[in-house]
Amino acid sequence: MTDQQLTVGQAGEDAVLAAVREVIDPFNAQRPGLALGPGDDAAALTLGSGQAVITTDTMSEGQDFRRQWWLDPESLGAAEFEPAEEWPQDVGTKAAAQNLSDINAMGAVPTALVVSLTLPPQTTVAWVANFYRGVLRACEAPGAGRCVVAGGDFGAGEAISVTITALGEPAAGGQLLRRDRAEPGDVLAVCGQLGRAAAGLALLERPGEASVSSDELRHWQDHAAIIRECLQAQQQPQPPLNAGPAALAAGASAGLDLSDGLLRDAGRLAAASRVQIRCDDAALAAEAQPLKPVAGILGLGPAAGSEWVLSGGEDYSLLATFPADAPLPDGFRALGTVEPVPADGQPGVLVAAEPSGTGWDSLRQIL
Ligand SMILES: Nc1ncnc2c1ncn2[C@@H]1O[C@H](COP(=O)(O)OP(=O)(O)OP(=O)(O)O)[C@@H](O)[C@H]1O
Ligand SMILES: Cc1ncc(C[n+]2csc(CCOP(=O)(O)O)c2C)c(N)n1
Ligand SMILES: [Mg+2]
Repeated sequence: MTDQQLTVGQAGEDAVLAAVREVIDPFNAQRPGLALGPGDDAAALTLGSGQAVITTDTMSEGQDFRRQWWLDPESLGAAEFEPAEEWPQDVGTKAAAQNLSDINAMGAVPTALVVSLTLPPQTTVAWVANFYRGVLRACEAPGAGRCVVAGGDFGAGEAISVTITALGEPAAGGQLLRRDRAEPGDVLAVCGQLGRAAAGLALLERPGEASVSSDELRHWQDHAAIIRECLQAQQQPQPPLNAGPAALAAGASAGLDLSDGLLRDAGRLAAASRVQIRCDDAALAAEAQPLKPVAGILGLGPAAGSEWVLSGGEDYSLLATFPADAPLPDGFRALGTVEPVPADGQPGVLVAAEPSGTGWDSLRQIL
């Protein structure tokens, strides 16, 4: 057994892979579908249908998470200040979840993940093993019961970076939930949270604070439930992985997952489908209402809740459009309607509130 306290720089690739295999092999063995698992030049999967659905997403330290988020400031300065398990597990869960969410958003079922990790040499073997435990935790979610970890790659670098590629296949029926098929007259609906991950990000990134301490959580105990929900949405998201196939089964015309903010992503659906989306302002206000205490704690006005709902990213909820006569599947809430583009207009999203943010852009630099 590889010494878990060694750094990856000391242990080397073969020993790190051996430690990872101890975590993933027993998990993979319980799931059918992996004809040849990690260990050869490539893996082989047994396909149930004629189509593979494939997506990839990268998450990097400093851009998508900070290790300080998992530090209780009380423990800063202590010799062993790194939370040994939560940090790597949460990074693994989030990296897997955002890929599983994209498979779900195609109305498909995830079958395999391929995991590429760039690691600073001082990262411990224990960190890597716990990261994979987090990846597997995401695959334990309802809807991901067939997903295995088929392989990956290790590289060294200055900051931690994770790229996961997810494979899936269309759910029963063989259709895909595309973003370019919404029709005027459809209802716009969402399954999963809105604005929680952005509120969690705002809590974690409070100016001058390294993270949210257990003391603060005690101090804010009246709002502990919503605070924990927001932190969890940001640090270990749980996308509704049955929602894509359920939406298709219910007759959904189009859909995508919300990674970059409701307005931005709904705008993508509107542009792809060449329609106008009119949001129901009362429905949006109801989504923002539970976030008001979080805005209060942060010293922000009540508009912050709406801003998180409209422009906050990383909720990994499923936004879909349904014909008006189709009953919404369990967990979906109506948010608006789909209209034709006016003769003098452009595809887009209409809301009463004018948001100040424009959603998330992975490349644009804020100068
Ligand atoms: N570097 C790239 N090379 C080729 N295609 C790309 C590249 N980056 C993005 N794309 C394609 O552009 C489309 C949109 O990419 P994006 O990452 O924004 O996906 P999304 O589903 O809209 O967002 P998210 O991945 O955050 O859920 C996808 O079909 C993706 O495959
Ligand atoms: C340190 C830090 N700064 C900012 C953010 C916010 N953030 C990062 S990626 C993303 C959208 C999805 O990205 P992609 O489209 O690349 O999948 C958002 C809203 C964060 N999580 N951590
Ligand atoms: Mg997506």
